[in-house]
Amino acid sequence: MAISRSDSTSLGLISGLSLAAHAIKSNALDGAGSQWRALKQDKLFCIFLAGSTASFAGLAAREYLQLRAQRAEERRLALLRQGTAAAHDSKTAGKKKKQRVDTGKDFWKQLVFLLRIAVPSASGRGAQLLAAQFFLLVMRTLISVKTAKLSVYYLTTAMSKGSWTHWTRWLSNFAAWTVMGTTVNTGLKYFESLIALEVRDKVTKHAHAKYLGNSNKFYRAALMQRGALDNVDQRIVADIEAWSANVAQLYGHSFKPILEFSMSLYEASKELGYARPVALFATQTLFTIFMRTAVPSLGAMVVKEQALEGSFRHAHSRLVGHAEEVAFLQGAPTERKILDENLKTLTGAKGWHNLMRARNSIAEQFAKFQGIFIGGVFVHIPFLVRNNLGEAERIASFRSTEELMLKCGSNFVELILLGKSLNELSGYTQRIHELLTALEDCSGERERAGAGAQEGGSRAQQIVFTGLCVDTPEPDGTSRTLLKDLDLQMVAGKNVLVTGPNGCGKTSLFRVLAGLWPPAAGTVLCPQSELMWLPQRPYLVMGTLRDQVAYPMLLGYSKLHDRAILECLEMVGLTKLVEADVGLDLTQMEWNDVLSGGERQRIGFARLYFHKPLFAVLDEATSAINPDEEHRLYEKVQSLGTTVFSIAHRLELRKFHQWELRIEGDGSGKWELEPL
Ligand SMILES: Nc1ncnc2c1ncn2[C@@H]1O[C@H](COP(=O)(O)OP(=O)(O)OP(=O)(O)O)[C@@H](O)[C@H]1O
Repeated sequence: MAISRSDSTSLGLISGLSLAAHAIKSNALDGAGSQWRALKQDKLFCIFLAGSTASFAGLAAREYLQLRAQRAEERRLALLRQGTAAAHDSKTAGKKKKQRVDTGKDFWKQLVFLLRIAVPSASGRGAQLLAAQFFLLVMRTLISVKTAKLSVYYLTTAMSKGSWTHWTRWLSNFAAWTVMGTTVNTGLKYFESLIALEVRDKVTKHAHAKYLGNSNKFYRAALMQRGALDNVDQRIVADIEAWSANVAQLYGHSFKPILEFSMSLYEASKELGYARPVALFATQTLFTIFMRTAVPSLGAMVVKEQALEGSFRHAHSRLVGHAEEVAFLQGAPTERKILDENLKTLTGAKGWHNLMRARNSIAEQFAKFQGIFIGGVFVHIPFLVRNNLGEAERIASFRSTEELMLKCGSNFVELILLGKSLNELSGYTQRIHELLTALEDCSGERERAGAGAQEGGSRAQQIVFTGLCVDTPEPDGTSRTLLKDLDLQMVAGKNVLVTGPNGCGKTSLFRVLAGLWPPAAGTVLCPQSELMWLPQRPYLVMGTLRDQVAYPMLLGYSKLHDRAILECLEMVGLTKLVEADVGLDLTQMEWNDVLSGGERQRIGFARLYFHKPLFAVLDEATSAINPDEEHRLYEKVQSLGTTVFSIAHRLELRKFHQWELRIEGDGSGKWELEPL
C-alpha cells in the first residue's frame, strides 16, 4: 500500500477527465467493435438477449393496454352507477378531498406521532431494542469497511506476487470476518423482527384502547361510519403490521448506508483525495433528483392498495358471516361474482401500480449504473496514468480502493433509495394516523354536545326520559324524526311494552338509552350498569359454554360460578348442552353455527338470570320460542325482580306488562302511553 497521497491526487480532476475524454474519443470505434464481435461469437447470449427484451417489452405493453382498458371500463361503470351529475360531483369532491401522500412536513409529524406511541419511553423495551440494534449496525459497518480493504489487498497481492504469506493473511482475515459477520448479521435480522413486533404490539394496543375504550367508539366507527373510516379491521390488522415492518426495516437500512458511506469514503480518500468522490456523489445526486421528478408517488399507491385489500377482505368476511343465509338462497354463484369483481378491481389497481413501480425502477437503476460508470472513470484514471508503481502494487492498491469506492457508491444509492422506502411508509403512516385521529374524535360534535344517556348513580332505581327526541343518525344531515318529546318514568316493577310499525324507532329508543345514539334533544337518566339488552339474535362470544352465560364476564375455565351458571341453563331448558365429560368447558369454534335461533335466545335469558340486572330491554327476545316457554321465561324474569322494556309484535306478551308505549312511526315522532 505504498502510494502516497500526493502521488494519487497529483492528477487534477479536470485534466484527468480530459485525458479520459481523449481516450474515449480515440478508442470509441474499437470499443463498439469489440462489443459487436463478442455478440456475434456468442449465439446463445444473443438468443436470450432477444428473448428477454421481447418478453419484457411485449408483456409490459400488453399489461399496459389491458389495464388501461380495464380502468376506462371501471370509470364508465362508475359513471353509470352514480349518474353523470353525481359522478361529476363525487369526482370534484374527490379531487377536493384527495390528500397528497408524500414525505413532506405532514408525514414527518404523523411519523413522530406514531413513533411516540411505538416507543413511549427512553428506558422501555422498544428503546432497549433500538439501542441494541444500533450497536450491531455500527459493528457490521466496522467489520465490512475495515475488512473489505484488507481482504482485497491481501488477496490481490497474494495472486499477483504468488505470495503465500499474503494468502495466509487473507485467509485468517476472511475466517475472522466470517465468524463475526455471521453473528452480527443474524443478530441484526433477529432484532429487526423483534423491533417490528414490539412496534406493532404497542401501536395495535393503542388502537385497541381507542377503538374499544369508553363510549363505544368501535360501534360508531365500524357501524355508523363516523370519521369516514373504511375497513377499520384492515387498518388495525394489516396496515399496522406492514407499517411496523417498514419502520423496523428502515431503521436498520438508514443507519447502515450512512455509516458505511462515511467510513468507506474516509478510507478511500486516503488514496484518492476528496475532490473525486465529492464530484462523483454530487453528479449522482443531481441525476437522481432529475429522475425523481418523473416518478409517481408510492405513498398514494399504498393507500389505495390497502383500501382495496380491505374491501376484498370485507367481502370475504361477509360471506363467512352469512354463510347459512347465502346457502339457503343458493347465492353461491352471485357471491362468487361479487368476490371475483372485488378481486379484479384489486389486481387491476395493483397491476397498474406495478407498471408505475417498473417505471420507477428504471429511474433508480439508471441512477445506480451511471454512478458506477462515473465512479469508475474517477477511480480508474489516477491508476491508469500512474507509472511509478510495480504491477502487483498497482493492482492491489487499485482493487482495494475500487472496492471501497464501490461500497461507498452502493451505500450512496441506498441512501438515495431511502426516499422510496419513506414514500411507501408515508402511505401506511397516513392510513394509521387517520385511523387514530378519527377514533379520537369519532364521537362527533353532536355526541359530544348531546346529553346522551346519563348514569343515574348506582342506587338509581328508575329510568327517566325527559323531553326526549330521537332522530336517525344520518351523517349527511338527512336524518328523520322517530320520536319527539318523550316523557317517561320507568320505576321498578312496572314493565313497559313498546309497540309500533316496522322501522318506527322502537329499537332506536333503546340505542339512545344505552348511549349508542345521541338524543336529538332532551335527556335520559339511566343506571347503565343495571341495564341489560336481550336482542333477537343474542351475541355469542368466542369461548366456553360458561362464557356464553356469563358474558360480558369472561370466565374461561374458572369454575367459580359454575353452580349459578348450571342453574341458569336449567331454568332456560339448555342442560342438554352440558356434556358429561367436558361440562361447561365445552368450546365451539363458532357458537352461532351450532345453536338454533331459539337456543340462542335461551342463552340470552340464561345470561339475564345470571346477572339479575334491575332493568332489561327485551327486543323481540322470545320471537323464536314457543308461547308456553315464553310464558315461563317471562315469569322467571319477574320473579328475579328485573323490570323490563319489551319490544314485541305478539299480543300475548301484554299480560306481563303494566304500560304500553305506542310509537306512531309516521315521521311526526308522536307516541302514546297507555296502562294495560
Ligand atoms: N345506523 C343507522 N343509521 C341510520 N339509520 C338507521 C340506523 N339504524 C336504524 N336506522 C333507521 O332507523 C329507523 C328505526 O329503526 P329501528 O331499528 O328503531 O326500527 P324498529 O322500530 O325497531 O323496527 P322493527 O320493528 O322492524 O325492528 C329505521 O328506519 C332504520 O332504517
